[in-house]
Amino acid sequence: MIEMKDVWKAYPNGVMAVNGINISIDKGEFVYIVGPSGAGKSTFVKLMYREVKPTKGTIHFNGTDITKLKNRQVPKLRRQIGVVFQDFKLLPKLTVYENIAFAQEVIEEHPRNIRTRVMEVLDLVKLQHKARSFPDELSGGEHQRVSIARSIVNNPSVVIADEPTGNLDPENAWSIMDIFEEINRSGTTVVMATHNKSIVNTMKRRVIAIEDGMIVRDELRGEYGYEA
Ligand SMILES: Nc1ncnc2c1ncn2[C@@H]1O[C@H](COP(=O)(O)OP(=O)(O)OP(=O)(O)O)[C@@H](O)[C@H]1O
Repeated sequence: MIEMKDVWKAYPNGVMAVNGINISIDKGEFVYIVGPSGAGKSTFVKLMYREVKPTKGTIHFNGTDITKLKNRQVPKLRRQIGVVFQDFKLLPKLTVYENIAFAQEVIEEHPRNIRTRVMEVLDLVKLQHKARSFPDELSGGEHQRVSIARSIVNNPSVVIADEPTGNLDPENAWSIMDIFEEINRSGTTVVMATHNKSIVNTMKRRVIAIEDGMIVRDELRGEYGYEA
């Protein structure tokens, strides 16, 4: 489903963030991306959803070479990808319900279906009772659960999460992981860049380790492998 061939990324300031990566991620996989700070993890995941364009190489997403997409074709790609960040990025003036419904309106979902689907994803993250709350009325963990609900509302084939538990205490981090596990069980691919050693070591999923922009380890039931 995601295939990178000989992918390089040099930023305009000359930093080589990704140096010749070859990788294939199949439908339904759960993959952790680990590595030291500045190793290139964020750049690697940004390449997958065309937030960053490679300097060289090809990246196929469900059969399409996304490096060749015109900018106007990028929204269509993004509909197939849910993205979750460390710092939530909810719209502060919209309620929880509206933040999620907005993602459905953007893809012109029929208004009749929106309410059902929004309540469905709020149920998955156990926040139906917060539908009318505003982001600043939520705890950090609740905030992140809403962002996850928003990321899956359009039924993406993959969810890409960049350090989604970074701002959360261990208890909230684990409840977020339960939600990602549930999302993955329903067949959605999950790719997660993380520094959370205990989560990676407990879950025993595929682990791709990146150092200096290169893949140094790729194990099916891997470990974090660094000091926390
Ligand atoms: N927009 C940018 N312009 C220039 N250099 C950048 C840019 N984004 C990242 N870099 C550099 O590219 C390298 C890889 O950064 P990246 O954010 O991908 O690493 P990371 O592994 O995600 O780090 P962290 O774990 O600290 O989030 C670093 O040297 C960083 O300073």
